[in-house]
Amino acid sequence: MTGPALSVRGLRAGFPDHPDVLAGIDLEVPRGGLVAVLGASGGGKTTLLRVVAGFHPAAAGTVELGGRPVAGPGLHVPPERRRIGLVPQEGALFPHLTVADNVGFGLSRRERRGSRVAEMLELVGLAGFEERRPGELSGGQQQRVAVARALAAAPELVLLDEPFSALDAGLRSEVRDQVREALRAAGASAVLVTHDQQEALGCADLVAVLRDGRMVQTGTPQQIYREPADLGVARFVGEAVVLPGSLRNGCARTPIGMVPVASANGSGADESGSVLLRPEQLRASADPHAAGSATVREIVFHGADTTVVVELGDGLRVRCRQPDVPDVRPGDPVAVTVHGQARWFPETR
Ligand SMILES: Nc1ncnc2c1ncn2[C@@H]1O[C@H](COP(=O)(O)OP(=O)(O)OP(=O)(O)O)[C@@H](O)[C@H]1O
Repeated sequence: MTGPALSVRGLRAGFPDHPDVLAGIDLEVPRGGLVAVLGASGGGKTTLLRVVAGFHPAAAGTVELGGRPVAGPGLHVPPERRRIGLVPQEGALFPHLTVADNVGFGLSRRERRGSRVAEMLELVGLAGFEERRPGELSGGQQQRVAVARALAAAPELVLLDEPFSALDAGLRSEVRDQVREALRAAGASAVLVTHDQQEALGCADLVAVLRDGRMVQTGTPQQIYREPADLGVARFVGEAVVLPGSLRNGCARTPIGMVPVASANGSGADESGSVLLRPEQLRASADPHAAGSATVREIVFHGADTTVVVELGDGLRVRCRQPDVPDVRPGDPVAVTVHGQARWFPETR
């Protein structure tokens, strides 16, 4: 195979009553890479996977798998000839078949008799579970069997549709790590769609943010979190503290004081806009001189860290997320300090 595992260009697709669910999508999955498509519920993630898998027609644009065109003007390669492994939201295992038969379902009789099924179960940490039925497995184990089944036929690409959403929160991160490891060990290329930003940031090599039928930003998890393309992306991928400001020479004047700004063009003249910080960049500390300018409103202890909600003089509230538990109470005056640099978003006219 040559070229990226998946290349989607200018893809449009939808339904008679929603023709622009996908309104010109570009997406590339490097070979051996795991790309998360992050989007709000109803944003078209499942539709995208269905077009890539061949279950839904593309209205315009092209889809290539390993450099081979599978959808485009006048072309529609059927799903069974695309060599795609699918992991649906809830594993969708055959309840009457054993784990081994589920994993071997798409394989030839010869392959089923060989060692492939056992290898796949080993890969997902379920060696020895061959003879069990899906009903005798936990939700997380069922999802891992679904991943083993998707990987068994050595597909060109694995598509995972919110694969952890049915698992409870405690189990989710553990199963996610196991699945990511299995995909890596198999050298698989994969697309995972999710509306959960923790999941996207925590397990993908690249994150593509889908909004209004388009990819608004694609980058590493760090880039998406630290250098979001706009305030919408910033809010979608994590907690955002957005303050009004006026920028001059790389520093913004804000309600919490002067804040250094990353990669802003120093135009010399003052520019109005918004400063973006993450709560973990802010610290509140006792300061009697701050009376009237910043007051503690709430303190929430999380165990590993603490959130201090501070009201600024103009009524604006900011959340500081800090490793220490500051010696303050609601009503106390505090100073708010900034760690690191903020992002700057000029006012759009
Ligand atoms: N069969 C259908 N007929 C008409 N409209 C549909 C159909 N399936 C989905 N849609 C619409 O297309 C849009 C995108 O749906 P899709 O299932 O792709 O979103 P999603 O991002 O996967 O959502 P979720 O995260 O909730 O699963 C939605 O507005 C939905 O109502």
